[in-house]
Amino acid sequence: MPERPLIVALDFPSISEVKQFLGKFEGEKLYVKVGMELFYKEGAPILAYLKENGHRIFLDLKLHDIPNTVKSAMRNLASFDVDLVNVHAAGGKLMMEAALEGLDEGTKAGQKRPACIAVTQLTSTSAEMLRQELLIQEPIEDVVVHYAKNAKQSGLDGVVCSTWEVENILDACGTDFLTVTPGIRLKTDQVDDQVRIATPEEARKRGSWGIVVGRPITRAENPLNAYITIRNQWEGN
Ligand SMILES: O=C(O)c1cc(=O)[nH]c(=O)n1[C@@H]1O[C@H](COP(=O)(O)O)[C@@H](O)[C@H]1O
Repeated sequence: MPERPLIVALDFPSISEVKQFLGKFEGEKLYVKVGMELFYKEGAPILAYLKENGHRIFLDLKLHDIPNTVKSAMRNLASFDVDLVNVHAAGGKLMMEAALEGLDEGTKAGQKRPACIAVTQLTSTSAEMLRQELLIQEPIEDVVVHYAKNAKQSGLDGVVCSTWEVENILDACGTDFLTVTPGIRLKTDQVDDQVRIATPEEARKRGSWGIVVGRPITRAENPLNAYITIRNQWEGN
């Protein structure tokens, strides 16, 4: 795993838009995220294509189901030889343990098991929504840290959270626990549907292990320039 990756969310409808987008990066090897939109359209061949081109892959399918189903699904995902996969921590500890069992079973001899992280609370969730829609009355910061502890106790490698929860998670779960933070925006960017946002600089200062950035790069007039600007802020250059 590279130290502190900038993960680019390939939230595109199909492989043709992906090829067009990656064509602007002059052969640079990226850490990319394949989510539901692209995977449900293209399936496993998109992963093979990205691997062949030297990119690292976060396969973001956010599994959330009964333990047995998640275990079997993870067994299959492990065979894709991606770097990182995820589940929803809300599925509970037994489900997270089952996810790891499935990954272990599906990882071929000589291959590395994909790291597995749990989404704590989506970065599109506000404190108010948590209370009023989801009927969770604890402060969102506490819920996120509690879910992170559950993930750690289940043996997972880390969590997805917002930048603002990273310090407390590292205190509770140890500094080698991975914290991947989406909801990254430059001060000049549109917020879109994100709520718990932060700049790349804030993410670096707070100690995020990795950041996930989609639209600020994919929808930029010049995606390569946007990528470089964000990477420089993230790396503190
Ligand atoms: O698991 C994720 O990657 C994820 C978790 C989360 O809490 N929030 C979140 O935005 N994401 C993903 O991160 C990406 C953020 O994209 P942008 O908002 O366009 O930067 C999307 O692909 C989301 O699916």
